[in-house]
Amino acid sequence: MGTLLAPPPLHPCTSFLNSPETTPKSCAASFLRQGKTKIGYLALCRSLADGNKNNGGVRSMQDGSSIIEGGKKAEGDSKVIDSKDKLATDREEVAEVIGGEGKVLTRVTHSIVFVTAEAAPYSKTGGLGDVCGSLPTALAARGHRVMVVSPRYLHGGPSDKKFAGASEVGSPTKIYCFGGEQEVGFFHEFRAGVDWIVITSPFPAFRYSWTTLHTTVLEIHMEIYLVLLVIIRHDFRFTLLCHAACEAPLVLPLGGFTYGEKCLFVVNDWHAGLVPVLLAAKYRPYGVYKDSRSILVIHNLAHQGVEPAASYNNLGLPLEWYGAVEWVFPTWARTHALDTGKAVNVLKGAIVTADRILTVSQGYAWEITTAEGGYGLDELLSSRKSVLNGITNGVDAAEWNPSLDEHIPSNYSIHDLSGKVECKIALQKELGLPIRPDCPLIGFIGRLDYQKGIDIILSATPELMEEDIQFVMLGSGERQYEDWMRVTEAHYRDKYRGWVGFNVPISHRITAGCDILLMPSRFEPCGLNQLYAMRYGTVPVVHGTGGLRDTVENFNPYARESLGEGTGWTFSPLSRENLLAALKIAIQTYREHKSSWEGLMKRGMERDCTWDKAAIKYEQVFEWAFIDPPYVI
Ligand SMILES: Nc1ncnc2c1ncn2[C@@H]1O[C@H](COP(=O)(O)OP(=O)(O)O[C@H]2O[C@H](CO)[C@@H](O)[C@H](O)[C@H]2O)[C@@H](O)[C@H]1O
Repeated sequence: MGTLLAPPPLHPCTSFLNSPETTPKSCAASFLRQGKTKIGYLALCRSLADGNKNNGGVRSMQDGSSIIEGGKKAEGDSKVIDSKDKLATDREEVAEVIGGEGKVLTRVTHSIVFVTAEAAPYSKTGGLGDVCGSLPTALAARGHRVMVVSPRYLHGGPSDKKFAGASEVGSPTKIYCFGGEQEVGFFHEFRAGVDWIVITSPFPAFRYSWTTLHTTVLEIHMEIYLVLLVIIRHDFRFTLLCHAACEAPLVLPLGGFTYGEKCLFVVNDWHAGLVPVLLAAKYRPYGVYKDSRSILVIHNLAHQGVEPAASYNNLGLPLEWYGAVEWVFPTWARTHALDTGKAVNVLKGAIVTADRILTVSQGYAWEITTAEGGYGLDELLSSRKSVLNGITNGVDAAEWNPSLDEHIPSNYSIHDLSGKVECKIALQKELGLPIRPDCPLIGFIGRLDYQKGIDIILSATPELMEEDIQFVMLGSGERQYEDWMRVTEAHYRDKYRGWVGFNVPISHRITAGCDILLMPSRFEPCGLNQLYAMRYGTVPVVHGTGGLRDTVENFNPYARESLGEGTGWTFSPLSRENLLAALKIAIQTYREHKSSWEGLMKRGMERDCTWDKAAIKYEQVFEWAFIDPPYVI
């Protein structure tokens, strides 16, 4: 499936991504022609002289644009400028640095600010954390200056140590929302070329996870519990996150320089959706951020940040901007006769005001413009088709690599698969299943909710258990499904294991040890587990929807003169019968057609799905974002 509409022409200064004629060098030259101020050059030179200690080689200019010395290529090149004595002090000298003897590759890049509710390894409850932990690093490695802003969650347990490397930066900033002045603090860690910013607030509702606060407060006093129950709403935490993220590029001296006003905000899901609205309503009317752009990345349209209309006053937006986030539920969705259905919808506001919109696969970019996949926002999204694209997520090759993975008992690769069977045996041992290397082992990893099609697994399991297979599920979520997993395990002691909880090492061991990964998602914007599975030679069986359809190629044993083609099985429409039929074919192929199976495994392992590849596509969208004027009323 192609992108939704023909892309706009390339920006001349970045067309080197596609055109051999325009080189990075000429981009740097064009920067010089634009007559940037001397102070900008001095900043550049000073930064270069710092020996590339910070920001992966990207040096911020006073006007917000950046010049880099070719990302990794420049690293360690001591000939760039090796001491402060050699600070360039005029344009010519800088031009030499930029163009000199082809030693240093430089080009104009962006100052990028990711805004997200979670970013691994600091915080992760699902795929959003993975993406916002990996994509920024990939972009920084390509030479962009990248900051990631997310909340600092504290749980009062060992996981709080993840924030230990972050130290306070700048001074606490006052933000006006929720009927008063709120104070936020910024903590900073420079890691993997990225400025990781976590924000804090004195409010317990901000600092603690729901479960921690719930337990803590219950222990304190029931009355306080009720009061805090009101203020713990997610919209408080994420409203503050968005306001703070808008201030961060202006006030935080990271590596000695602020990011400045010419930023590219990459806002992820509804939690960060207030950012483009704030840019349009609070900043641009006063001449601030008029050169910035925002890109909304939709990881999951099912969650939109809908609150009662009265909560508009909490958002810290001017009164006249109500229309941007105004949302009216259809009549059928109203709760009683007097319910007017009026609400505010943060994601809707972001869709209206973002300069561009991205989803995490091309298939999903189309699905969200349909009544079936649009969750009420399909018409609005259709009206923005000209700025809507899909880019498939990548895989963090450092974390998900069977030949290096520290969580698995035996490493393996496409050239030597022997370790995979050892992983299977170890997993069977760990789970207390009969050790049977030849028995097909099926796995599932994910949130236990409607999206993931757990109800279909549940209805198919009795028939599946009639097969000679083993089945392991790892997940947490809806209580009814967690209970079902426990009961099913008790019932099928020799065949089924249900691991209730969120456990990253186990997820690696299941991915490596299983033969088949099942993903019957009702909808799936991209899906990461099928990508991880393919990298580990575990063959996915998936519902053909969204990113699953885009990434799993259906097995065809007759293609290529019977050598076979494809990396797994996709079935559609989603039903118990189709799921069972696809799984049974997979099981039969595993048992009876060993060479076909090996082909399936190897084709999956060979797929190029690195973040680096996705990052190049993101860069293309960044350029398009800067071609059009920003959203202003
Ligand atoms: N119990 C458990 N223990 C350990 N690890 C667990 C786990 N349950 C889930 N995970 C991990 O969490 C991540 C889940 O990623 P997904 O992309 O499958 O789903 P999610 O629906 O959260 O993300 C949304 O955003 C992502 C990112 O864009 C999209 O791919 C996706 O389609 C969209 O729904 C994977 O890394 C997985 O291994």
